[in-house]
Amino acid sequence: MDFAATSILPAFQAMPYATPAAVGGLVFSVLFFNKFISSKKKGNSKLLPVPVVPGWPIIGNLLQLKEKKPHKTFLRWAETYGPIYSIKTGASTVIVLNSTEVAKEAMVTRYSSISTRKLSKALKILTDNKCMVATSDYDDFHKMVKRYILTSLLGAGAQRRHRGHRDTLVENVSSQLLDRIKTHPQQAVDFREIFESELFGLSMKEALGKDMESLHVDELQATLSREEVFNVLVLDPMNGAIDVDWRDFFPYLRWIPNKGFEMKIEQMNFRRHSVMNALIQVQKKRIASGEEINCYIDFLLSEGKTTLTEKQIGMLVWETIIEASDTTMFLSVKPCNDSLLKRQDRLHNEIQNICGAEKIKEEHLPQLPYLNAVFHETIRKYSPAPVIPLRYAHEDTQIGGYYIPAGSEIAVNIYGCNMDKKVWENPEEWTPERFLDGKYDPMDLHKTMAFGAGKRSCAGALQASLIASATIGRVAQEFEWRLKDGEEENVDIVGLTTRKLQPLHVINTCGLPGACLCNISQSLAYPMIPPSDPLEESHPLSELLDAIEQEFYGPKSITLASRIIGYAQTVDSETNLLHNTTRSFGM
Ligand code: HEM
Repeated sequence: MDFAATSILPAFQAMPYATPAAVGGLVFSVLFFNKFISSKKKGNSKLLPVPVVPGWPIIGNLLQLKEKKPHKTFLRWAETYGPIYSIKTGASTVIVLNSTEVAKEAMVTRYSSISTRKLSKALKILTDNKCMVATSDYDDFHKMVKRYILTSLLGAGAQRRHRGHRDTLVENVSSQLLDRIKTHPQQAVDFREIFESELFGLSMKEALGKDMESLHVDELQATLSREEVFNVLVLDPMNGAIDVDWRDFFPYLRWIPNKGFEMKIEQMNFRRHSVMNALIQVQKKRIASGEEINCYIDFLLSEGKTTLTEKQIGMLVWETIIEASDTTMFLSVKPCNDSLLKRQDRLHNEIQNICGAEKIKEEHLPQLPYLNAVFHETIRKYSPAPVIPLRYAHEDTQIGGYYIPAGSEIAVNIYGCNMDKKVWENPEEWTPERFLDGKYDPMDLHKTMAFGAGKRSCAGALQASLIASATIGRVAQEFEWRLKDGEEENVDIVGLTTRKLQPLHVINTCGLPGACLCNISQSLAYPMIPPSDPLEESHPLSELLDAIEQEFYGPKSITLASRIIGYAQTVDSETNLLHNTTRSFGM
């Protein structure tokens, strides 16, 4: 996620379970609350009120939002009530925005009236009461920490300095996929698993200068493995963010205890703080020993020493870990997209034309319009943050010509904007070609609403786009993806971000120097995958040998290559497996 960027979803999924004793109080409180609200509305603007989606007394529309995909429900309602309407989630009125036009009006033109965030109880605890760039209100703190994060980490200059980490990530993803094919040729590859671990590694290096194997945490009196640290810093808080205290919907019932929930979130918070403290102490020792690294913690400890407390520094560092580790994970839905499976040849060919035998690099990206279109079409259709975390109108305002009273919560349905039929032709279809019609500036990161808009638009958009595009490119260059027979495209929301449900099968079709030999042996070892390209009859094997010798390996490798190809020839007569080798050389 952006921690902030996806946390609204679960709030709509939770239904309150009130005790009978609470119900009497609830009815009384609701009557009182409604009276209070209606008296506040009197005498206000002459603008029309927004259309209302009918719901139930007291709970409002909560029941209708119980299903897993509120962003889809919102879009359905937009067909009846228009791009802007209001719903009730218990005691709160939420204005839902479903088109780019009204969303941009709220996020840009009317921003000064709705620049505060409305956080659930769990998020208040987990964000140390908004102590993050993404969850803070628009104030001096926000401006300062946004400047810090851009200068040190996410701005264009900082991204240039962190280039090495991204290159390592792409390289590692590729070699791990190759390893998997080698060691488990018959098994589907779970791309997410590999990518998740690499993203976590990248986030640790950017945030703290180093990745780690394990960590001793004094406050927990335990040594945690890397995986346990990942759980405490990323997975647990994400699950915590979707844990809903039903009192969020009925603030006037806050007097009813919900101890189980509070303890669970507090414990999660304690563990997170303990791990962050331990990580920071390790880095402080490193700095004291004279070893400085270009990373966020070093920057904050120096630049923020008079402006930030140690706890705030810990929160800000943690923010980048969770944001970098999660949102870009949307990429793991990409290869399962059935349409991409059908289009991977086009992508592969574009990359081959530009990169030839070279491995794709970030420098190639501006010359690869189709890859760029694939990236934007993927975040359009599978927006990692389908609904932006709630904003709050702190004064009366208007959107789309409707009156928005102070106190309304504002939900921007990014999914709704990106699926708006007035803007996108056949929005349900995954069609990267839509971005190639000359209407779009290739360098524009905001072709869709996926990164938000205005002052609070995503600070990590550049990093996300570089990592995702380079990884998609590399994976398309080296591998061919397909779903196991009988499996269908199935992308669903699990937890906070869009996630693919079935792992994919991968075949290596690498056109890259370093992988060619192992590619050939993998082809041999991967009998369940049928050949991808028919071997042209005229294609002489000696050309393969020449290619290996001249381009990649030098004369010494010939012996090995000849042996492999000789073996391949033998096997070929029975199984046709040699066909897979042709694309290894981009022929
Ligand atoms: C494809 C990946 C990503 C998507 C789709 C995405 C989307 C978003 C969205 C929708 C917002 C909220 C905008 C708003 O509230 O109006 C946001 C904010 C933010 N994102 Fe991302 N994000 C992605 C990746 C990242 C990464 C990798 C980082 C950092 C490492 C990051 C850091 C941030 C920050 C710091 C903010 C808050 C900006 C502010 O409030 O001024 N994002 N993102």
